[in-house]
Amino acid sequence: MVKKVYIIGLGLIGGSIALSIKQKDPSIHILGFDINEDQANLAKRIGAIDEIATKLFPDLSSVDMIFLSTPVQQTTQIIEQLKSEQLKKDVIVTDVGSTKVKIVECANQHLNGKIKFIGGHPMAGSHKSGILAAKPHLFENAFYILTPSQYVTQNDVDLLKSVLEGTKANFIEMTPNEHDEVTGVISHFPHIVAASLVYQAKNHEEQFPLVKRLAAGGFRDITRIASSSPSMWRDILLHNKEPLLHLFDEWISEMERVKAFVANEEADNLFSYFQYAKNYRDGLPEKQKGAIPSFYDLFVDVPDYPGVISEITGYLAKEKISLTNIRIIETREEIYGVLRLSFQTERDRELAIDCINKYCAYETFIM
Ligand SMILES: NC(=O)c1ccc[n+]([C@@H]2O[C@H](COP(=O)([O-])OP(=O)(O)OC[C@H]3O[C@@H](n4cnc5c(N)ncnc54)[C@H](O)[C@@H]3O)[C@@H](O)[C@H]2O)c1
Ligand SMILES: O=C(O)C(=O)C[C@]1(C(=O)O)C=C[C@@H](O)C=C1
Repeated sequence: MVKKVYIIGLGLIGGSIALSIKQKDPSIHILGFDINEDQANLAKRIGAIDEIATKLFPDLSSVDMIFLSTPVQQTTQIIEQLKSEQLKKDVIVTDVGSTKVKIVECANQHLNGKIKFIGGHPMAGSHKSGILAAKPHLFENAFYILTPSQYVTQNDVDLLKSVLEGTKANFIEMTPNEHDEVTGVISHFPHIVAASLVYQAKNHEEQFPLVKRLAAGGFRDITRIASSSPSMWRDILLHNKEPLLHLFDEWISEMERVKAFVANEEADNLFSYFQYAKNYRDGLPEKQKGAIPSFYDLFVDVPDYPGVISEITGYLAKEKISLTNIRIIETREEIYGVLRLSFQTERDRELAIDCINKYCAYETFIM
C-alpha cells in the first residue's frame, strides 16, 4: 500500500499529478521538492503537496513512490544521483518526461534493476508552465504511456496505476523506442513546425507590418504550442535526435512535393492533397486529449453463430488477458464474421494470438 509519495519538480505536470493523487486519496502524504522555492511554496499553499522537502534528497526511507517531473535533462541527472540514496525496499520510481529512450537507458544503467523504474509520459499538457497552470483533471481521458522494463513486475505497474487512478487517464504500454518514434511524429516535430511558422511570419513583418495584427484564427491555432517552454523543448529535441532527423528529411521532401504541385499548377493533385489530409484529420478520435490512438487491435475470423463472442472472451479470461474493446466490424454473407479485439499493450495482443491458437483454430490477423 502506498502511503507516501515524493514528487520532484512541482510545475505543470508534477503539480497536476500531485493534485490528482490528493483528490483521489487525501490520505497519501505527498512530499514535494522544486529547485525553485516559489514553486514549492505555491504547491504547498494550493494543497497539492503536504510537505516541502528542503533538499533534493531528504530522508526517503519511508517513501513508497517517487515521481520525477523535471525537464528531461534534469530527470536523467537525478536518476544518476538516486543510485547512491538510501531508499525504501521496493520503492517505485517513475518519471513523466516527454522522451523515453534516454531516460529508460539511464535508469537501466544506473539503477541496474536494483531500484524499480517505470518510465511514464502523460500525453496531455499545455503551453503553460508552472504549478499555477496545474489541474487535477489535466490528464482526464488522455493517454498515459508507461514503458515498464524487465526489472518490474505487473504488480509494480498496477501499483503505479492505482496511485495515478485519480488522473482518469488511459494507460497504455509501449517500448521506449516506439514511444520516441511516435511522439516524434505527433508531438515533437509539430513543435518544430509551429515554431518555424512563427519565424516565417516574423521574417515578413518588416516588409508587411500588418502580419502580426492580421495573424488570426488559423495561424494562432497552428502555432499555439510555439508558446511552450523553450528550455523544455530544447531538452526534448536533444533527447530525441535520431527520430527527429528522419522526420526532418521526410518533411523536407513532403514540402518539395507540395511545392511542385503549386509550381506546376497541378490543381487535381492539390485537391487530393488537401482531401486526403482532411479525411485523416476528420477521422482522429474526437474525445481523447492525447493524440495517440490505441493500435493494438487484433482481428479474428470467427464463424457467425450465437455465443462466439463469449467463447473468445472466455478463452481470454481463462488466460487473464484484458481486453479494452470488442466489436464485430463486418458480418459477411458467408459463414464468417470478423471480430475486432482491442488491447492496451502489444504484449496483451501477442498473448491473445497465442491464446486463440491454443483454444481454437480461428485465424487471427493484424491490420
Ligand atoms: N508541458 C507539457 O505539456 C508536458 C506534458 C507531458 C510531459 N511533460 C514533461 O513533464 C516534465 C515537466 O514539464 P512541465 O511542463 O511540468 O514543466 P514546468 O516547467 O512547469 O515544471 C518543471 C519543474 O521542475 C523544476 N525543476 C527543474 N529542475 C529541477 C531539479 N533539478 N530539481 C527539482 N526541480 C527542478 C522547475 O523549477 C519546474 O518547477 C518534462 O520532462 C516534460 O517533458 C510536459
Ligand atoms: O497541448 C499542448 O500544449 C502540448 O504541447 C501537449 C503535449 C503535446 O505535444 O501534445 C506536449 C508535450 C508532451 O510531452 C505531451 C503533450
